[in-house]
Amino acid sequence: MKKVLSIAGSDCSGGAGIQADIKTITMHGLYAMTAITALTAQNTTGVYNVQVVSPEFVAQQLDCIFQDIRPDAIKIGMVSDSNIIEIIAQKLKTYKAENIVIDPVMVASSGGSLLSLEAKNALKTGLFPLADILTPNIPEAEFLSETKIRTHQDMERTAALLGEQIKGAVLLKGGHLLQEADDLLYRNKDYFWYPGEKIQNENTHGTGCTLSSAIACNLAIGYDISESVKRAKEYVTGAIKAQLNLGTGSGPLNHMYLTQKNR
Ligand SMILES: Nc1ncnc2c1ncn2[C@@H]1O[C@H](COP(=O)(O)OP(=O)(O)O)[C@@H](O)[C@H]1O
Ligand SMILES: Cc1ncc(COP(=O)(O)OP(=O)(O)O)c(N)n1
Repeated sequence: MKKVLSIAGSDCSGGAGIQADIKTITMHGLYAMTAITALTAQNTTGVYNVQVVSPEFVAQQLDCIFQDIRPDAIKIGMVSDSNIIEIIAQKLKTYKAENIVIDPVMVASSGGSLLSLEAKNALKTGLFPLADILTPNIPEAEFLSETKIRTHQDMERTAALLGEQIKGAVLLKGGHLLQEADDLLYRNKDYFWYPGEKIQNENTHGTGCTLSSAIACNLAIGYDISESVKRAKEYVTGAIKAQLNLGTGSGPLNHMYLTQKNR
């Protein structure tokens, strides 16, 4: 069985972070492992508190994982502390980790900042060079590139700008666009669009986490980057469409939709 490691924060309400990743990996039929970087007190209405795990403890989790069960792919989500970012980069290099998907989580759609400004530079210099694929949403891409994105043309310009700074590919997610949910992959100086119809569903908490861990699953299985993105987008779209109306704010996705369909 292929193994996927999620290095991310915990979302106690189960919609995003580690919890979304475990659901996604499990629904792909793969074995999920986790290294928790932070605990958040959040729900569908917002992020209320964050407790960051010490860098030493993150390092110890990674040592325990890599020295025993080697992951076939890794998804990195919320890493809000520069010391943690440095430790993760160091461990990934030491263990020669492969198939690395980095979701540069900054804010939840329900509101609340998850990334300090100081961590931005550590991410750019320490972690991004290790990524096979980076998956910013529009506000994250704007923050990283210091540009504004309004149109598809802006998306292409920004994806190229970010892509030229790293070895891996950039998937610029379009879920924050008003009319459609078109994602753009920039890879080896080429653009690939993944068109998506905008589903009328307020409950999109954890879409980014789900997409990035689904990409990691497909890379672990052996698909290339573009096919992994295609399959991951199909998975997220299905989970948004399946509607799960939990909580009073932006609720979670329905990861059970594949099993429910077969019943
Ligand atoms: N309402 C929606 N309908 C269809 N797809 C969506 C919708 N919202 C987000 N997506 C898709 O979910 C994935 C995550 O995108 P996005 O919401 O932009 O990221 P994040 O969750 O990091 O903010 C992308 O593939 C995006 O196109
Ligand atoms: C612990 C934790 N990690 C990440 C997020 C953000 O989730 P994401 O899927 O990127 O974004 P939204 O779809 O919720 O905007 C989070 N909230 N908590």
